[in-house]
Amino acid sequence: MDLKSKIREIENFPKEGISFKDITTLLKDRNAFSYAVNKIVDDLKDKEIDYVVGPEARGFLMGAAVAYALGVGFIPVRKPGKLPSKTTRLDYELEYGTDSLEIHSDAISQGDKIAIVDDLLATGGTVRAVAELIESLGGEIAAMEFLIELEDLNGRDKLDGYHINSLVNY
Ligand SMILES: O=P(O)(O)OC[C@H]1O[C@H](OP(=O)(O)OP(=O)(O)O)[C@H](O)[C@@H]1O
Ligand SMILES: Nc1ncnc2[nH]cnc12
Repeated sequence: MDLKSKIREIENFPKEGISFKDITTLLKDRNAFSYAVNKIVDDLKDKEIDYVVGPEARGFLMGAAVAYALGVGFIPVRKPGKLPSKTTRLDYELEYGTDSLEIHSDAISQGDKIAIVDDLLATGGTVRAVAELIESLGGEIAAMEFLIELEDLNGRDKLDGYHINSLVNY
């Protein structure tokens, strides 16, 4: 399956100079969507994952599907002010701006084995923030899984020591 051919590239969105990787075209294609989810599940099968964590918003799309297919629960990480119970918060940098993320403080217990799933690895700022949130609650990051990796942005350099898997590289 040529997953790259299912991803639409939009130049200069949302800002001049950004080549936006639009996964809506892949998600709409049932064969491509299930192939991508199953590839990530294959990489996670032997890792005894307790939960998948996915960051808003596109991380929900891939993360919840992977969690369901793997047979584990899903934990959302959200932008500030969206989660209703007590939260733990962290600030982080994006390829195009800065943002903050929150997780429910009681969502993870000491020693839980976590797979972080997101649609895309760019600078690595988001996934590093998500990893820090999880680890601050006692969780262990068993894997970081991405549909897309933008290699020129060197996100992996920020993520030393973690198992990282991506399906489509630019
Ligand atoms: O590696 P990084 O440089 O941190 O970039 C990757 C992140 O950026 C995008 O999310 P975005 O914050 O645009 O939010 P969205 O999913 O709500 O569109 C993408 O879905 C990743 O989560
Ligand atoms: N180039 C890009 N395309 C889609 N999502 C992104 N998130 C960060 N950089 C991105």
